[in-house]
Amino acid sequence: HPSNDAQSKKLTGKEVAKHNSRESCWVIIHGRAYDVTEFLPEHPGGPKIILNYAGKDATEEYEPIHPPDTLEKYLDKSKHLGEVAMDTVKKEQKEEDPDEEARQERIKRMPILEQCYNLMDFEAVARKVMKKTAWAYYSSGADDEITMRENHSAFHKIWFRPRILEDVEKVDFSTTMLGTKVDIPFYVTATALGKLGNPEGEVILTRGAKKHNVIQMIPTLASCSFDEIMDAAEGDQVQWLQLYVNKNRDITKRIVQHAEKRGCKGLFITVDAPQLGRREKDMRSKFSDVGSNVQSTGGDNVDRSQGAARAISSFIDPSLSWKDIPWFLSITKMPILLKGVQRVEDVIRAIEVGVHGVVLSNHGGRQLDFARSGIEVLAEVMPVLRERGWQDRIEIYIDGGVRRATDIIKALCLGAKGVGIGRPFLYAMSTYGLPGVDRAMQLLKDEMEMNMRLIGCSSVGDLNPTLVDTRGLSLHSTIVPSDTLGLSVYDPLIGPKEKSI
Ligand SMILES: Cc1cc2c(cc1C)[n+](S(=O)(=O)[O-])c1c(=O)[nH]c(=O)nc-1n2C[C@H](O)[C@H](O)[C@H](O)COP(=O)(O)O
Repeated sequence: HPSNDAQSKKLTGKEVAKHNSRESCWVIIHGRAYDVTEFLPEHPGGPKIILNYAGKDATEEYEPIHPPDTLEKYLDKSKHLGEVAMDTVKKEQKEEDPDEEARQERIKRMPILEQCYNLMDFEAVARKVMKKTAWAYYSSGADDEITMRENHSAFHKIWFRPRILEDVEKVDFSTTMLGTKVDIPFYVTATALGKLGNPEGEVILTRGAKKHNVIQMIPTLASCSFDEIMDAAEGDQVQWLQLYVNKNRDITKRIVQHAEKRGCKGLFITVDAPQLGRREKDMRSKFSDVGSNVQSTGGDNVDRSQGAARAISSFIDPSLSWKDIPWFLSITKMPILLKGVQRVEDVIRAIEVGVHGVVLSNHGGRQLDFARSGIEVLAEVMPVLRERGWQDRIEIYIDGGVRRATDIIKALCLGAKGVGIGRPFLYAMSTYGLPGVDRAMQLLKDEMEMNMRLIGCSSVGDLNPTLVDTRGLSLHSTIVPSDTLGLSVYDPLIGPKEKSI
């Protein structure tokens, strides 16, 4: 390693370039050199993706996947070699990314933002303009994607029983979530790797959430660092933390207590992903960025087609269980909610163990295929809680497939406090940036105002189970009204069409 005085002197590109093998592997990130030789076998994305950049500047590939403070956090200081005189670094001939160039072209041919009239329109545009790997990652569900589609079609099995002759001149659909007043009962849920869709990443969602006074749930696997996302918040803007529990509980404790110190107002522990699901579109797109590899098996001959998800999630602890909850309650004062609860027995257990809420969710259909939709589980849970007089003991949220304000209203009629929305805001961000997220949220507010009036309610407090007919909800083979919009954007298979199976 360069001696200390060498560290004060800038390293040259030539010096770094000499360390371009498995035996001695240095990379440049943001103008600083790092010795990652010993880290190679531990890298979640496998050694090969790093070796592609051994002795070179890896910043561009590194950016979309890693929060900026990753090296600070996870690479021993002794491996931080110092600054590199970037004018001495041979510019990597960045072959034009045909995807990217074509993407820019496609965006120019897309409808203008004002022609997006609903959340599905953003998905239709995203499907046409996003980079393959990004679209594959965001749009994929597990296995045959039955649950991913069920999440959306489940809402089509619920019908309204609207009231009439109610004074709905003034409609107020604001509410509170974990004590925070919000304009409309949805929050931006945690979705990983925001920079795959937009180079600015999750901070765009932060700004959109601020503009519409809704809450953002910050993902553990965000592209932006946690602090970047917190710093992007303004004034008293409220954010929550979504937590994947690390096998190393010290890391988890540090993340949780840092989040609390930074002012996070809720901790959502993801409990439906002891292992990330098999998202074949993601795999098929041969995610080529960092992380396209299962990492626990190490070695080079590992199947690289595991896509982004598998690659970035090796740290998640599959041994997490109910017995860990008291420890979480002891390390933070933030309200703790379990995200990914899928049956009433576990809601009862969550109440008994003392958490403050649950999100009835199947992870957007990205985990266990044939898991039921959040709205169907909600319809199972609330009558049982009401029977016990427990309906107000905790706050209950659902997510998955919410694309219309009528979906939000159905969830609230059945007893949810609010809903999480994922993909639509990713697609809005990945196509039109912040203006897209802003418009998507405004469209939901406009729909909400209209539909509250049409159902005969002037506030969320008026919404109740008598306003919906859920008899068709548990029939999974029932005919639902043909979902033209949803079907028109659904992408059954990603990959070179001409070569697809
Ligand atoms: C679309 C999407 C969802 C992810 C997501 C990434 C994407 C691209 N990721 S994942 O990489 O691990 O699967 C997360 C995540 O980091 N943590 C989590 O709790 N939920 C994750 N979810 C699930 C998300 O929080 C909601 O449960 C789901 O998105 C709701 O469904 P809709 O997308 O249909 O609104």
